[in-house]
Amino acid sequence: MAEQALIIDGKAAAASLRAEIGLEVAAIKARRGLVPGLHVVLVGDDPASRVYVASKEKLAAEIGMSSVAHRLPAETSEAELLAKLAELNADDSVDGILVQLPLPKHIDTGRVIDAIDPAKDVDGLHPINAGRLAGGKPGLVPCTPLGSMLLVKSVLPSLSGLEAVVVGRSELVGRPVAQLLLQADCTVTIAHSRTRDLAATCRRADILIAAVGRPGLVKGDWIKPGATVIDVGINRLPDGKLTGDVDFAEAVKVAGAITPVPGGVGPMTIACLLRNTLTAFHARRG
Ligand SMILES: NC(=O)C1=CN([C@@H]2O[C@H](COP(=O)(O)OP(=O)(O)OC[C@H]3O[C@@H](n4cnc5c(N)ncnc54)[C@H](OP(=O)(O)O)[C@@H]3O)[C@@H](O)[C@H]2O)C=CC1
Ligand SMILES: Nc1nc(=O)c2c([nH]1)NC[C@@H]1CN(c3ccc(C(=O)N[C@@H](CCC(=O)O)C(=O)O)cc3)C=[N+]21
Repeated sequence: MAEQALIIDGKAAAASLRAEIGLEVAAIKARRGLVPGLHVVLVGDDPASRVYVASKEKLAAEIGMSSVAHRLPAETSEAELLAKLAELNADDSVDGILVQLPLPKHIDTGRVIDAIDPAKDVDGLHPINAGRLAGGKPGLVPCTPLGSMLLVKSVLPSLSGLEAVVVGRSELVGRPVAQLLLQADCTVTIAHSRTRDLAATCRRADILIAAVGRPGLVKGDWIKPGATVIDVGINRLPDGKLTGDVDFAEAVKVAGAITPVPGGVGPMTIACLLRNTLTAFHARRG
């Protein structure tokens, strides 16, 4: 039988992370009678977003965290959304605020993110938090990058000096995960749609992070034998199945370790959102 990569179990890692957070939530409740609160704002009814919001609510409830979804109609104006955020910013019982992206086209996403109190910005997207991350200072870090790093560290004892390649440069995933890899002393390359020889660039990677949104873009022969491959992509195929940005069947024969889709980074993202809510609770309420 041919050798096969270790398949990183993100579902199990996320479950144990949530269990840990649950113990902390229970302790806060017992000692102080307080319940950390996560508020998710969803504008319109994108079916995929609806699924994530429902999943976040269920998992928050499981660990005893309060979770409130604010479902606003698709025609909500930017001013109305900003007013909702001002209300959540002012409410002391609100520890974390997440505005589900993408927003309807008539709303300026940047203006909305800027309006979230950086101390409650559990998505880590506010320029204050992005700036802190870029400066290597403590702040709220985006959930998917945080979850990706936990999975990398679960298989690699030390990241220092390793070549890391991130494909994708979004504010939500590519840029922040590159910052975290740099903080861990990797030599970091960020590739994107204008990268000249993507295959050769990827082949340099000891750690390859794919965050593109193109099913099966990364081929088996783009992967350095033994590399750790983190597939962030979540793409829905015409048959309804989910698939990543990496050609898993090929990659699993070359990589040293690889995350599956589903069951990889996705569940870690939600667990890290709960973790960030607790981090925000402690920073603001002690
Ligand atoms: N697992 C999880 O929890 C999460 C998963 N996702 C998934 O991750 C993926 C990426 O999300 P996100 O970062 O928000 O996506 P964006 O669309 O914001 O960014 C995609 C990036 O990929 C680059 N890109 C596009 N096509 C190519 C190509 N052919 N070759 C090289 N680079 C390319 C783009 O380059 P350029 O900048 O030049 O346009 C861009 O930087 C999606 O599948 C999304 O669903 C997202 C969030 C959470
Ligand atoms: N402000 C904002 N922050 C986000 O973090 C954000 C967002 N908007 N918009 C959409 C993307 C996407 N995203 C996912 C999170 C978890 C799973 C997840 O848990 N996926 C499961 C499968 C779920 C299923 O089967 O449908 C898995 O990969 O195993 C997927 C996708 C967060 N995002």
